[in-house]
Amino acid sequence: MEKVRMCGVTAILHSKTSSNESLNADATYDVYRSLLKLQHRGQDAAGIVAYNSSEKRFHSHRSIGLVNDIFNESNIALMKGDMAIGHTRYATTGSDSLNDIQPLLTGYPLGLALAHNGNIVNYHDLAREINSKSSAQLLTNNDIELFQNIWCQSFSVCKDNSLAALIDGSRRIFNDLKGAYALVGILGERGIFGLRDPYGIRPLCLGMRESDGRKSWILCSETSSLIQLGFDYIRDISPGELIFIDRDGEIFSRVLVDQKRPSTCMFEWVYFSAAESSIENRDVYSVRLALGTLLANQIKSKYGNILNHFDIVCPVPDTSRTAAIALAETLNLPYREGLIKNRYSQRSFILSSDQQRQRAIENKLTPIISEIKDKNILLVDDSIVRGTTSRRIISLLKMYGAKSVTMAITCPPIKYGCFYGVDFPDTSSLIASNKIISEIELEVGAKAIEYLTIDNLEESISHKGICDACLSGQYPTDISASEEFSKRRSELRI
Ligand SMILES: O=P(O)(O)OC[C@H]1O[C@H](OP(=O)(O)OP(=O)(O)O)[C@H](O)[C@@H]1O
Ligand SMILES: NC(=O)CC[C@H](N)C(=O)O
Ligand code: SF4
Ligand SMILES: [Mg+2]
Repeated sequence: MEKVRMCGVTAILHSKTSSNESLNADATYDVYRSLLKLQHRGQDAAGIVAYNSSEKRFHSHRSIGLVNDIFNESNIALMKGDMAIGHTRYATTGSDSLNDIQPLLTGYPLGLALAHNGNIVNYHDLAREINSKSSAQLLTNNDIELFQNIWCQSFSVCKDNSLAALIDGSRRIFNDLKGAYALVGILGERGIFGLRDPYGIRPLCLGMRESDGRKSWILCSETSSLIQLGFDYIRDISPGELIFIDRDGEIFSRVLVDQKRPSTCMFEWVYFSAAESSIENRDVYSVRLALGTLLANQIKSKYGNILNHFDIVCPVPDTSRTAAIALAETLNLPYREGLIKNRYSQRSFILSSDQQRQRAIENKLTPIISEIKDKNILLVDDSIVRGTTSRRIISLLKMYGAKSVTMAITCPPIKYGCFYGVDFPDTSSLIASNKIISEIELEVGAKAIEYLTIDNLEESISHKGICDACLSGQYPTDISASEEFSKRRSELRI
């Protein structure tokens, strides 16, 4: 499939001690380590901005590529800070060029660094409005600059009270920006902060670590970073919440909008997030096991005696592996790895052109012929988006002697575009958008496809409110600007 696009964000603050030794603790190195754990969320580019309180200055390094290609011990050592934020990017607005990489940094009216995961559907309307004024000019094509623009206006008005400015800007953001955002920032000299959109579409959690009487705080897309860095999970940031942590480690937090129905992206559990993460207190691994079990129950009731139909259960590496284990256990079928993934290859869904995605899949998976030859395979994948992966894998399995391939998919058919930080705004690119299941089976070459039902998806995730707009067409936010967004996005992409 074309790779799904997403981003990862993180912010870390090492608070001052009574002797003001905060600079001995290096937030930059911690952010780098956190970004390594968020690499799967974005492979286009990465960046870190740090603030060094004793030097009273920002350091910034951003580039195209993977975290480990961009950062090393020596360039990290040159940008030591007691506060730092970082970003791994999958572009959904703007280009893949250097100019559009996050975090974004400005020095006036107050030092401000920002990074977000998400997407603003009415970006083009707002960008036109800003560019038509004589007082401002956008310098990037990235929606993060809209946040910067709004907060800079608030800071220039409430000069002496940065918290009041932060609150004022957040309220304007909630009002004017339509879409999804889990955002982190640094306010030079003052502290770090986080903001989550009113529906909580993209995840953001808070963690704390205490050593030698000094508290360190982290705001991050996924809890896997917290585990890796030895932070305790405190809580998720609420939808519509602004959280600010000052240099003494004191927290101010407030939900600034009326309660809406939470709409956390169901795809975080199904595909995006790392298996070791927990999103909104629901373990991704446990959810994926539940997805596999409930899908197996659907298959049981449809096929009766399973052994008459299937010889093995085989996952499409990597993400579907967890669900495939539970599915095989429930059906009492052998679990076999019929396809091996090249450990050096990236996630293919998040690449930006059909050709790139196609090639990536060709180079990524190799069959184990002895395991698939003459077998009736129940092939498990987490999702079919464009169908690129399924088409390619089924033909590969058949080429090497598989007798039949039936697909079991732990996500219901994806029929509608996403404008919330996953890069498939164009409905027509989705294989299920205008086809019934028998047509999809024919197109990908599967004997049959069993999709998980929406009810079973909801039961597996068991969360108070999920976004399932790409399945149901019911979007939590205003998407009246989506047509222009989708058109402009496809013009930009190869
Ligand atoms: O129908 P498509 O458009 O091909 O997209 C769906 C595929 O893309 C993703 O895999 P990916 O290779 O991105 O990552 P993974 O290794 O984590 O499974 C997903 O897990 C599916 O396998
Ligand atoms: N996938 C994302 O969250 C992307 C964030 C932002 N819209 C960008 O393009 O950089
Ligand atoms: S539309 Fe789909 S992929 Fe996008 S946020 Fe909602 S559930 Fe997630
Ligand atoms: Mg996959």
